[in-house]
Amino acid sequence: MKITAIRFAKLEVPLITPFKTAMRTVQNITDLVVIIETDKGVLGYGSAPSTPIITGDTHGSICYAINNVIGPHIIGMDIEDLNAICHKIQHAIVANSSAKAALEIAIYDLWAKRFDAPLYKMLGGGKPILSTDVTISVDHIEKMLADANLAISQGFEILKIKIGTDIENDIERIYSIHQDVAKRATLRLDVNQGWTAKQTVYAMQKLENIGVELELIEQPVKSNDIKGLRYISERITTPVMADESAFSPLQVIDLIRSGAADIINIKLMKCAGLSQAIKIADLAELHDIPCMIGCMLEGSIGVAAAAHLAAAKASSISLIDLDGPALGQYDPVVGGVDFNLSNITLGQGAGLGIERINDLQELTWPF
Ligand SMILES: C[C@H](N)C(=O)N[C@@H](CCC(=O)O)C(=O)O
Ligand SMILES: [Mg+2]
Repeated sequence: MKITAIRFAKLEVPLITPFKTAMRTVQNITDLVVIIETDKGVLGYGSAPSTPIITGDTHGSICYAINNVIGPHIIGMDIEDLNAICHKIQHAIVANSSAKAALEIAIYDLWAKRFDAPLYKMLGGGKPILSTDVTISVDHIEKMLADANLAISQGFEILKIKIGTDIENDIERIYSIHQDVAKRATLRLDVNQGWTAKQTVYAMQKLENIGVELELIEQPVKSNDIKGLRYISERITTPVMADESAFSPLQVIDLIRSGAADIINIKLMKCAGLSQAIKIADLAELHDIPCMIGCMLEGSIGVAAAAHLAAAKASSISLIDLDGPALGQYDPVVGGVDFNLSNITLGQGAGLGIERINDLQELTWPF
């Protein structure tokens, strides 16, 4: 089965409630869909959101990189040559992790379809059922408490609390949410780079000393502040997870060797796709470092690929933050992975199992 063409489309889904972090506020899930055509008429689907302040990638840059730079290297290749195709994708251009991730998702979808098996089985098998946390956006305390209680009433057992806008307000937010819901849910924090290392130690020691128990604290400091992450890890008892500091497998090796993080958040859009995510999961497992599988604010094509990976790499990926599709008002993707609040169920269709995508807006590049 040979790759013959690559085309693009846009998929937009309004959110149930605005998604707010220390870095950005978003109202819709907007994905660029990458569709790979083959000589057998089989299609492969991938997708990527635009996250310039996290990855540096926009939908324009993703289309350019795929259409003008990476695509010509893989057109004509046989889908059975998975490793050779991924090698071309990874080495055709530096950076551009979202473009590489979207392409690799579509390639792995086709590869599993070629062997008529669900992707997670091609990646080694596993349990096709996962449970995700849910994001509680940063907001005023009453709104965060209401959102946390609603999420618990919907069956979510783990809440990912977004903070990082103002240190004293953040301490108040964490304390109030902990007081209200800690007996009913596990709490994770995500600061999205909003604090300094000293502020983090101050806030966390204060919270730890008054008995606030948190599962982990994610990316408290700027992405390039590896010394800061280490400074924090040495001074607090709550485990520290690297997110925006952990893009590539090489960065993860450095983080682990320098003792800067206790947990690694793997996202396909950061690490440049499934081939690299597998490397990170394997090398973290070798070092006894647990991983989270995360997602951007993105929809169910890209997140389905992450779910298949998590199912197959359960020995390394023990924490799941794949709530993107559940935050949307509906899922336009029919077939494949079912995202129902905290419950993620992988289908048994070949590849990602996608049968149809509603509301797809075809794009012609350049647009
Ligand atoms: C959606 C997921 N729960 C999440 O919080 N992901 C990111 C932020 C994604 C974005 O801004 O698009 C994270 O920082 O973990
Ligand atoms: Mg994060």
